[in-house]
Amino acid sequence: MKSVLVLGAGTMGSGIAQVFAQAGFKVFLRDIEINLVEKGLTTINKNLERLVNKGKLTLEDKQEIIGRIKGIVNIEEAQNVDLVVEGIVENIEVKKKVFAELDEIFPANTIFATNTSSLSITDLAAVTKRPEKVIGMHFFNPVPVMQLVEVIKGVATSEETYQTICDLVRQLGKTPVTVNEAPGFVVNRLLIPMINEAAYLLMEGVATAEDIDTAMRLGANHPMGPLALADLIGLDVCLAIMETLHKEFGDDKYRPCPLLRKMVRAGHLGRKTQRGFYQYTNEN
Ligand SMILES: CC(=O)CC(=O)SCCNC(=O)CCNC(=O)[C@H](O)C(C)(C)COP(=O)(O)OP(=O)(O)OC[C@H]1O[C@@H](n2cnc3c(N)ncnc32)[C@H](O)[C@@H]1OP(=O)(O)O
Ligand SMILES: NC(=O)C1=CN([C@@H]2O[C@H](COP(=O)(O)OP(=O)(O)OC[C@H]3O[C@@H](n4cnc5c(N)ncnc54)[C@H](O)[C@@H]3O)[C@@H](O)[C@H]2O)C=CC1
Repeated sequence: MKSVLVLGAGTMGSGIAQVFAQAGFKVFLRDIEINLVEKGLTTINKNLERLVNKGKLTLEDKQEIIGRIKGIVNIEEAQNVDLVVEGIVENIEVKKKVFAELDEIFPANTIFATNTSSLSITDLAAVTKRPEKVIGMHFFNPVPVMQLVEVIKGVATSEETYQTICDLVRQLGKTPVTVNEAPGFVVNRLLIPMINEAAYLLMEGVATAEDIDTAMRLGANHPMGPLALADLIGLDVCLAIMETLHKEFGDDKYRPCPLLRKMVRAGHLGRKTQRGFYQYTNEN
């Protein structure tokens, strides 16, 4: 495998493109508008610059990595890719539409991986004529730092596709865990209800955002508190995952916190909009 198309140049897509390029792959990074593609490329550039400043990467290496990434808006420009990794908005209808389009554009041997954080791989596979080549490849945020990739098998995913993706994850320097498809997979089934519960604590006035986060950092040794983590993930993504868990299991223990919903409606999505449970500037 030599080249990959990453769909979506947001929080995850830009990180995914970066790690593939760092591992020597030719990468096409696609978003729906050129300014969004450029924003993703700027993030990658900043991340690599940090590594250069720390002496972990030479300037020449950085230039080579950047040179391997081509930002595009027109999907047809992504020629001869072995793999597509989809990292667009967490909405099943939008993702299905995109998978159906991809199926028309790319040859039958191209693998389609989705970075969905909770949705059904089988559902996405069903809109293609290659369900055996559709798989979950769930990276974690921030992608360049986090070691785990959940490799999620849909009902029809073939053993060959699964093995190819596990090998690829190792090639990226990351660790795969195998997950049989279920809503939220493993990490988000545990993590996002915790974040949702932290939002309830805040809504009920049990403690301030700072104290909730300090409690979990110092009391449970989490690297960051649940509300700061929600801001890093994106409150829209957290809400979408809770909604999937609630709908798929039909169990009210997964009911999304009204405060989370209210904040998403207000466009307070966390770091990406500079306002969530905390306020951010471009520097932090
Ligand atoms: C929603 C889903 O579907 C799934 C998910 O992703 S759930 C979210 C999973 N992620 C987490 O749980 C993250 C939890 N937080 C952490 O692990 C850490 O707080 C953190 C890695 C984000 C930051 O670590 P920290 O020690 O507090 O800060 P800091 O010292 O600045 O960063 C540690 C390293 O990460 C790097 N880093 C931090 N943020 C980064 C980013 N956004 N991009 C690239 N590198 C980053 C830093 O450069 C630093 O690198 P070095 O060790 O080489 O110096
Ligand atoms: N934010 C997180 O911590 C994590 C998110 N995920 C998942 O990754 C996916 C992306 O999430 P984020 O990067 O956070 O979202 P984001 O909102 O930061 O970025 C999504 C990008 O996709 C673009 N997009 C929408 N439709 C598109 C299309 N048809 N083609 C190409 N680009 C398109 C949008 O313009 C946007 O730039 C979601 O499925 C999410 O659940 C998975 C792991 C962690």
